[in-house]
Amino acid sequence: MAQDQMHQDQPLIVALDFPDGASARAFASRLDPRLCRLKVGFELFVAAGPALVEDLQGRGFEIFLDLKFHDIPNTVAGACRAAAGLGVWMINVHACGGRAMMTAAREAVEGAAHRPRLIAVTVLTSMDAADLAASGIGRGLEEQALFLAGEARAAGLDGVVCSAREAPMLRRALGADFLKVTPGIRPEGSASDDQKRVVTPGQAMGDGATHLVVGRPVTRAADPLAVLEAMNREIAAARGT
Ligand SMILES: O=c1ccn([C@@H]2O[C@H](COP(=O)(O)O)[C@@H](O)[C@H]2O)c(=O)[nH]1
Repeated sequence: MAQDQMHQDQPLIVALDFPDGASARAFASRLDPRLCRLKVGFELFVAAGPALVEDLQGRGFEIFLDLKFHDIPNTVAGACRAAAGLGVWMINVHACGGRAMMTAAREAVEGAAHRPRLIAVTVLTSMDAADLAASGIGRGLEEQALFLAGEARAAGLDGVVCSAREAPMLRRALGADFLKVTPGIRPEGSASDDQKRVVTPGQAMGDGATHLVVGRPVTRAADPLAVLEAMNREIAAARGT
């Protein structure tokens, strides 16, 4: 099966939050690219770099490079251009970097041979309304997520990172095609860890999330593949497929 076809309809993204390339490679060898994409974040990218990304892609996995760029427009544009050069499936920036920064990011990837999806983080799923207020934001949590998602849309981005709790609101406001990539996914009975806005896989899909990011419930499982298969069944049931 062609790689594009294999991944087209796959909403699950497993967060590979490992301290080094060897642990990440060993874990990836227990997974199946037909069941998930992979997310490489700060910890792993700082430790293992582009070579690891290329290795995982060579094994058939599409990669979300989750480096959440947030800097002046010129610097973020350069970082996005370099990330696009790795041939990854998705990259992201922080929406609170502003519309000019997001526009520069979008322009930077537009000319890439392999244009990644470009999305923006709204309000981190580890935050609740009190955390947002304590960081000096005057808007309520949903209002802030909606505002930042609107800014991302206005800058021409493909979607946002948000909690699935905000997915119905964002679907109504910005449409079903605007990507809603949702971390904070927890199968029923799993520990929340440091996530404050958690949603089950079935609920997230039913509420309009387009992609589900899940880390520890899979990476710490005795049988990661069995957890992924169960999540895919729950997602299929929510979609009615
Ligand atoms: O708002 C956000 C943005 C990114 N993340 C990332 O997703 C995973 C979640 O991992 P879990 O182990 O399932 O909690 C992690 O890599 C975060 O950096 C997020 O959680 N929330």
